[in-house]
Amino acid sequence: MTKLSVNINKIATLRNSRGGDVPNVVGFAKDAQRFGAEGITIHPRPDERHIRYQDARDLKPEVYTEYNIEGNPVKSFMDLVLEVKPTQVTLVPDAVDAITSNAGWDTIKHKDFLIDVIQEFKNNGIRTSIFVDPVLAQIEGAKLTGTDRIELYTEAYAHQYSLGNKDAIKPYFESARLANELDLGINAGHDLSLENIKFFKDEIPNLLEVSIGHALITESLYLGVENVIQMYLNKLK
Ligand SMILES: CC(=O)[C@@H](O)[C@H](O)COP(=O)(O)O
Ligand SMILES: NCC(=O)COP(=O)(O)O
Repeated sequence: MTKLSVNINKIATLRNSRGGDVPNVVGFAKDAQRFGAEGITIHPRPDERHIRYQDARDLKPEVYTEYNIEGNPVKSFMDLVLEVKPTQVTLVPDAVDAITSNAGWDTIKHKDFLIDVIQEFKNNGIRTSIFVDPVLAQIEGAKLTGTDRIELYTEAYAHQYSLGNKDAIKPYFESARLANELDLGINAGHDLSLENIKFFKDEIPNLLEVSIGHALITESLYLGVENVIQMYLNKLK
């Protein structure tokens, strides 16, 4: 059974674009859970361009499924996560100016740093996951950090799948097999969509959780727009 964690960054992007509180981020998270989401993911970035640190606090009492906070463990992020105490923290090595996450950790180079950070979160009862590329040496390195889980960075898979190259699943399958041998839990995310999720889920053994945001919100717009236009037309009759 693979859990679906809905990433609500894009809801905050939309809200921030008008400066008010529509759509309401907490309300959206509550509805997403009511509609079956098994987790809520946020990725507060240091510039707070979408999710704000205050959103992370406001969501805490309302997320009764799994609460996953992603980000680069700079001091302000660590303080926030230790205050909010979500179910899981996913560590992502993204630069402040990155448009979106664009690489996994070098778990070998940053081993000592990751060991310290992961230990601190685990001491506070927060499950840890680290964002990694599907590279066997990086999976072995992840194991040495003490993390509970890895999150496989799926951008390359998603891109290749859209071009018809299903072989792109191979490094993910090999990485998952090794992670299973090493007793590391497996999450995955980035650019997963209705188009590519089924094949990925079917090919990856023991996939515990996927976090999906960009495509899920885009698909929701397309799948909902006909209905909403009809509702407006009815009001205008
Ligand atoms: C960690 C990851 O893969 C990201 O997809 C991320 O959480 C999305 O962040 P943005 O919404 O800022 O692109
Ligand atoms: N960890 C990945 C995530 O939360 C969502 O990524 P995306 O679907 O917005 O690319």
